Order: sequence, then structure tokens, then C-alpha cells
Amino acid sequence: MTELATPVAILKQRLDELCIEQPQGFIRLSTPCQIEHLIGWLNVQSVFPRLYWKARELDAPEYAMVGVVKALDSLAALHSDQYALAAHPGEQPDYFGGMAFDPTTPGWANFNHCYFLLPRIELKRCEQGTMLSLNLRFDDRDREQELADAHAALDALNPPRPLSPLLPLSLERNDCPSREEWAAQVSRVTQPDQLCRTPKVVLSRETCLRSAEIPSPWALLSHWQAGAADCFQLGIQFTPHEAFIGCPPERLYRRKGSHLASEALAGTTPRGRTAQQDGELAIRLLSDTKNGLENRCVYQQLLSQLEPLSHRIDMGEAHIVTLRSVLHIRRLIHAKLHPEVSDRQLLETLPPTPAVGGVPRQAALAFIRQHEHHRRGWYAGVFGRISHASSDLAVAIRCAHVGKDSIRLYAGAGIVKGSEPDAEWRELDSKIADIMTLLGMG
Ligand SMILES: C=C(O[C@@H]1C=C(C(=O)O)C=C[C@H]1O)C(=O)O
Ligand SMILES: [Mg+2]
Repeated sequence: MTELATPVAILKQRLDELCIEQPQGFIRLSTPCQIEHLIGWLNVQSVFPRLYWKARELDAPEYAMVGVVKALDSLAALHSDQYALAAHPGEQPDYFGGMAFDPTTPGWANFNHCYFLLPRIELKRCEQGTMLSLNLRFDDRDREQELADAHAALDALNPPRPLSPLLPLSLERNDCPSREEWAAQVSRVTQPDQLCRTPKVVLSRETCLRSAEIPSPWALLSHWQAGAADCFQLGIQFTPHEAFIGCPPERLYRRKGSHLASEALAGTTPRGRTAQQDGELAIRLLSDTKNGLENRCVYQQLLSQLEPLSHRIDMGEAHIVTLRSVLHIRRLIHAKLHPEVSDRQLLETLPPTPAVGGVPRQAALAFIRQHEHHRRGWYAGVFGRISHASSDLAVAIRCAHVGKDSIRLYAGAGIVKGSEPDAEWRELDSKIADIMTLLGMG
């Protein structure tokens, strides 16, 4: 018996026992399992979608899932699905997925603007070990069909295999916008009359790397995450030849009951070569006017949006977050939400934050729609886990779209008074440096 065969056999037996009962609502059948490397397991599954999620705390559980019990393509549908299941007593499910940056513009092929799924098969690894779960529901479908689908999902599971190493690639790079176009866009935003209308616009770049041989997105994510332990780690794949992966450092929010944690993460400098240089750069970053303004735009908007939703809001001091290639300024925000505030309301209100859009929001988005020529798709959107009891969502930056013959890397920079095109271009490069190094292009 392999590390998968026994747990699958146990779940099948539990499923057969379930047939005799009269199950209602949502049911999760779980059993311990020996699988250690979740991404390696995900890489060999044949069912889509495949999804991976880990929050940025070092002890956060890791989730890998395949297939769907139900997929929701709007926040309204997600909200009513949660509401329907909450009518049945017992456990409530976790939903996973994300949203595009701007639903009013064309997105990526095969990526809905909004997509959250209740997974069919879920592997969850935490400090106590790994659990394999089979999810089912009986409130909105034919019982026999649901049992048959669940059986088929177990039958389709493949045992894990080690991921292949990343081989050196020959990649051709193309930036959109080009360096010259970028300089023109930055100059436009920093014109005094434009700054009066939009004090901050986050401009972005798509770096397209082409090659005849593209590595598995899961192998890429596995190597990427090894150097990004203190970041969120995510991946979603709807079809065999395209996936969205990333290791974002930024939290949109985490909600536990009515306690909300959010943050303003904005203001950047590339890392130094020594700890002493990093220390000096950190002091300079915290006192820098341009970077301070980038951060202030984010927290001011978050505070004003959270104000009507909360009893109480607290914000911490500005501090430095040290990542592998960059330093950022961050301020943590905590709020006690009014009891009726839902994830739907939070997700309809907070994104896109000025960390990825700008201020004022609508004018900044209008500028981006007019001047950016690439499709952001799910880059700078939202990605994470939602449940009745708690939710955790990342701002989907430091991400890549992995296609059949290309890897598209995305990076943005907050353009404000004092931004200079060359320095902001270097900032974009420092934000993709981790993945570029992995690809042998560092
Ligand atoms: C937009 C991105 O990052 C945002 C922009 C930052 C900046 O300009 O200093 C820093 C962190 C994020 O707020 C990105 O990484 O793509
Ligand atoms: Mg910046």
C-alpha cells in the first residue's frame, strides 16, 4: 500500500457507510495521510482545477486541492452559498479562490473575474500532520449523483511523485511597457496637474519570458516558496497549459469572527549586500518622503473604508518588512467589525487598495485603463480562503502566469510626487528578482 492507497480506501469505506445514513448539508470525510510534499502531489493529479494555498505565518496550514463540489463566480453567489449551508448544523466548508484586479476590463482566458470553489478533495498539512478530506454536499443536488461523483474523485487520485528539478532555460524577455514607454507613463502621472487629480497611481509591467520548454508551474512554485517562507504562497490551475502562481508578501485582510487584521504595505527599496547596508537602507526608507507618501495613501484609504464597518480601529507604527530582494514599509491595522459585516461586504469595499490601484480609486483606475496595454488579469487582485468562522486573503502581487510557451511576470510601483522613471523601473526589477533568479535570469 502506498501513502495514498490506505487513506483512499478508508475514505471509500466511510463513503459507503454514509450511503446508509441520510446526510444533509455539507459533509467532510477526513483521514490522516502520509503525504509530506503537497505541491508534488498536486503536480501529478489529473483533475482540474488544482489549487494551492498557504498563508504567510510560518505555522499556517498548507492546503492542496483538486476538483470542485461547487464553484461560485460572484461574491453574491459565494455569500448565498455560505448562507444556504449555514442552515444545516455542523461543520462549514472553506472556499478558496480569487478575483481579478479590474472586472470591468478583459481578463485572462479561462480565468473568471471572480472564482471561488468548494474543493472536492482537500489535503491539509499542519503541525499535527496531513489530513486527506473528501467533501460532499446534499442540500442542492441529487444524492446518488453526489455519491457517485465523490467515488470517481477518489478513484482519480494519483500517488505523489517527486518534482523534477528546474533545468536551465533559454528565455527571451519582452517588457510591456518598454523602458521608454514606462518613463513616459511615470512622467505623465507626476505632472503637477495629474498629481492634483490622482496623487497616487500604481503602474505595472508585464515581463513576458518565452521559451519552447516551460517548467511545470508547480515545480516553479515549489522552488519559489522555498525562498519566501514569510509570504503567502498560492497557485491555481484551471487547464493543463496555464496556471497562476505567486508568493505575495501583502495581506488584504484576515478575519477571525469579527476581528480583522489588515495592513498598508507600500514603499520599497532593493536590499543591500550586507546587514549593515540593509540597516542603513531601512532607516532611510522609513524617513523618505516619497515612500512615506506611497504608504500613507494606502493606510488612509483602508482606515476610511473600515471606519463605517467597525467599532474600533487601531493602527501600529511604520516598520520594515525584509524580503529576499526588497525592503518594504508596513503598518498593521486591526479592527473590530460590526457583527453583521460579511466577507462579501469587505471584498466589495477594500480591493483594489491603493497598494495596487491608486487614489482616488476611480480616477486612478481610469488612468490605468487608459494607459496600460497589458491585461492584469488576476495580478493585483485577491486570492485566499473564505469560511464562515475565518477568512484570509492576500493581495495577489509577486505573481506569474505560466502558459504553454511563456511565463509572464507582473510587477507594479506606486507612482507619486517625487517618483523618477529609472528608479521606479529598478524597483520593478527588484520585485521580480526572486523568480528571475530561479529561472536563471537574475
Ligand atoms: C504593486 C506591487 O507592489 C506594491 C507597490 C509597492 C511600492 O511601489 O513600493 C510596494 C508594495 C505593494 O504595495 C507589486 O509588487 O506588483
Ligand atoms: Mg514604490
